[in-house]
Amino acid sequence: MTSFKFTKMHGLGNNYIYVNLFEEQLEEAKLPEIAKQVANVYTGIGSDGLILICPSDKAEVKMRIFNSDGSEGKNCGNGLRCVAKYAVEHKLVLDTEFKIETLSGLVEAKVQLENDQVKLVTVDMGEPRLLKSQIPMAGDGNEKTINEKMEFDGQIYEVTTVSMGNPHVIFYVDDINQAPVTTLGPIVEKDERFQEGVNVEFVQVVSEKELHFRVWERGSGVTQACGTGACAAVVSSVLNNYTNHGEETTVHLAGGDLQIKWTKAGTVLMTGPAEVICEGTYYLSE
Ligand SMILES: N[C@H](CCC[C@H](N)C(=O)O)C(=O)O
Repeated sequence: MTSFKFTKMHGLGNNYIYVNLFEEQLEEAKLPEIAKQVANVYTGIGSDGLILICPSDKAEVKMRIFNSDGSEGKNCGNGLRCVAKYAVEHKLVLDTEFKIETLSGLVEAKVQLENDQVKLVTVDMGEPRLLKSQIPMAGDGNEKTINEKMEFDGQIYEVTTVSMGNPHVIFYVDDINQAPVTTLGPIVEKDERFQEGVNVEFVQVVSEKELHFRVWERGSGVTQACGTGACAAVVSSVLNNYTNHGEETTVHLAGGDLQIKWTKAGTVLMTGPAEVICEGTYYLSE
């Protein structure tokens, strides 16, 4: 019977099972199956997926993220804040500012401490990628997709696509509470024009400083929050002249708020909470 220690953490309700690979060992070939198992709320622990906190030769720590369907993502904003919290509180890093390696590159995390506890984390998520070839998606790879007509399920929508190291497509709606998250979301997620699938975001513009946001995540479905998605939504809103470049936007997600700024320097800063839910030992079923 294989078992391993885990910590369940969440960022605005986007919750994952975290395993510290500085101390535990998991078989590489079994990682997708382990992610599916621990995510299962009936026979596992219940989560949006699995996140591994790994040694790195490029940064203080490396994050790998697996969605609840077992697919490996290339970035995870809420996950990065929780990894930063874990790394500081378990003394994997000794600074309050440090780099984290992801499959889509290095990011810079900065934690805010209160009595040795990490409450808020700011992550510089790097520059958004806007070309179709970088999303990736079909079409002219040197072009961007900003407010472009695309047909899904027999209807024409105007969409914008942004990669934060993982792919996002943003739909603007008049009322976030009427957004077709569970009907249109799964159709778009698997649309063949997105070669690697896509995370699907619905955004209602409240003002030039506020957005309402809901998400159907690639590989996990509806989640309470998506950090990379919220960053993509802010970039998209600047590109569509709904919000201002270089100014902070409050993104209201189902699980709470993120403060996000697409800086004039070009990178996207995301600030939000990270919380520990529980710790334990998981017994893998064969
Ligand atoms: N479903 C995403 C990974 C998790 C991203 C999200 N939970 C976040 O906080 O950024 C993908 O496959 O690209």
